[in-house]
Amino acid sequence: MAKLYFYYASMNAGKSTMLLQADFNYRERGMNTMLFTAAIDDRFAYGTIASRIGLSQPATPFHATTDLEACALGQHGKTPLACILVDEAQFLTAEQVDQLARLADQHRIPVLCYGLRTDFKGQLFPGSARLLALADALSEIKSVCVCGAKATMNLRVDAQGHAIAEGAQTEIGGNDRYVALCRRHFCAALAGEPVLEGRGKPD
Ligand SMILES: Nc1ncnc2c1ncn2[C@@H]1O[C@H](COP(=O)(O)OP(=O)(O)O)[C@@H](O)[C@H]1O
Ligand SMILES: Cc1cn([C@H]2C[C@H](O)[C@@H](COP(=O)(O)O)O2)c(=O)[nH]c1=O
Ligand SMILES: [Zn+2]
Repeated sequence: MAKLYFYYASMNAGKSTMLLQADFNYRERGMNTMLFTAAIDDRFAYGTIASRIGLSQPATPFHATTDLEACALGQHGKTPLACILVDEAQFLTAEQVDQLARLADQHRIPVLCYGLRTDFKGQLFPGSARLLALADALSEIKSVCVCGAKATMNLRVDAQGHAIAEGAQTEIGGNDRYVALCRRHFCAALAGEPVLEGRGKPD
């Protein structure tokens, strides 16, 4: 029975790394996989899934209008897919998550999605919300706040490291633009407390 999986975490937690490790495990055993990533997130390169530790693989870029089901079935018809892996799953639309669920349910292809749960305001991304609703298995990838507690939130910061509370939900960026924090320090930073000054261990 194929399942739909959602591996979620804050930024810089190892999501892409874990996706690439899972992909390798299938390919090393001679099984075909299909990788998708958000076309908008071209920090490393367009159509590439890359981890901060240097691993990378080509991936099919998806836009909000991409029919993932048709795209995957086209490939599946040529070379049967053992698994579909999706990075930056927070950028999926709800309809695209439904497409991925049909690939698991009607075509028996396991689908592994990796992404953020919430944005810089602590609001769910639409794709993440639909995955939290539909996925058969939810797994949290752990990351660490500057205080040592588990980081679950994503603070957007300016060039001076000051918290940004307003703006568009989608803004591509890395460690220069976002800092993963625990809820307590996320809320403190948004309230103007100097949580990140020196980036040492805050109180
Ligand atoms: N120089 C390093 N040495 C060891 N591990 C590192 C190094 N740099 C980053 N990492 C690890 O890689 C993780 C980020 O991996 P990545 O797959 O890029 O995360 P995500 O996709 O969640 O943003 C960090 O949380 C850290 O554990
Ligand atoms: C919190 C937040 C993040 N993003 C963007 C920033 C990055 O491009 C990706 C996540 O990258 P990761 O290293 O794979 O975790 O999402 C955004 O657009 N809006 C946000 O609020
Ligand atoms: Zn903290």
